[in-house]
Amino acid sequence: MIRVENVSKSFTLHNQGSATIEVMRGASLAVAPGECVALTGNSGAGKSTLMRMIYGNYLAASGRILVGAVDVARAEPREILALRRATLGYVSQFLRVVPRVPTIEVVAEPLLAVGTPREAALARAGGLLARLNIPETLWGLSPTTFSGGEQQRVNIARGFAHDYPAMLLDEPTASLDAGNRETVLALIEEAKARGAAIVGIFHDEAARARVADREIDVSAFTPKAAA
Ligand SMILES: Nc1ncnc2c1ncn2[C@@H]1O[C@H](COP(=O)(O)OP(=O)(O)OP(=O)(O)O)[C@@H](O)[C@H]1O
Repeated sequence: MIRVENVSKSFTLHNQGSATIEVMRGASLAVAPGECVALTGNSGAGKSTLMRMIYGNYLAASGRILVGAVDVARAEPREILALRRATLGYVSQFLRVVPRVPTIEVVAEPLLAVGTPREAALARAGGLLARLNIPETLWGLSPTTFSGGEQQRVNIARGFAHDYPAMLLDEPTASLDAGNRETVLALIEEAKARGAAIVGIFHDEAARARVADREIDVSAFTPKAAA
């Protein structure tokens, strides 16, 4: 479902005389439906960079990044947006809060975007918010004023609202209490069980051991000259 083939990446530092640093070379991995692959490697090895390339935020210098039938490394922006709407989900630790939109709508939005009837979308959103211990009294309010932890849980609810066939998880359990961490791990297991292909970064080792089927150390893709 997700296939990275021989991908390389360089950054041009425009504020430093346009110096170019190569941060990745020959990156390859494949994730099947129902499988979770954890990216590992020291800080700076390139875990986030690889994840951002799969999501299409960073452009790969060469190679192919297939998500389903779409090559993200070559796709038009509108194809990437369509891919993100229906196929490729991304759960980061941080919610990008849209002002004045109630929490329940923030969570239901990805479902409405793929044509789920409003009532079903709101029911699913409410179910996720309840599982993640966001009190119902808050559902009608914008999450702008929520605590950091509440915003993170709203973000996770939103990220798991639609059943994406492919998902990217960037530290989904970071800074959660034990109960909510357990819920997130269960959501990941449920996503795998319904056939989602998942790539994740988990600094939480116990979480990684529980949900990841395989680990890929991205430092294997660090060009030797830059290491
Ligand atoms: N936008 C950017 N511009 C320049 N260099 C970048 C950029 N993004 C990442 N890098 C460089 O690419 C390398 C890999 O960084 P990346 O953030 O992917 O590592 P990581 O493995 O996710 O680290 P961490 O575990 O600390 O989050 C680093 O040397 C970093 O400085």
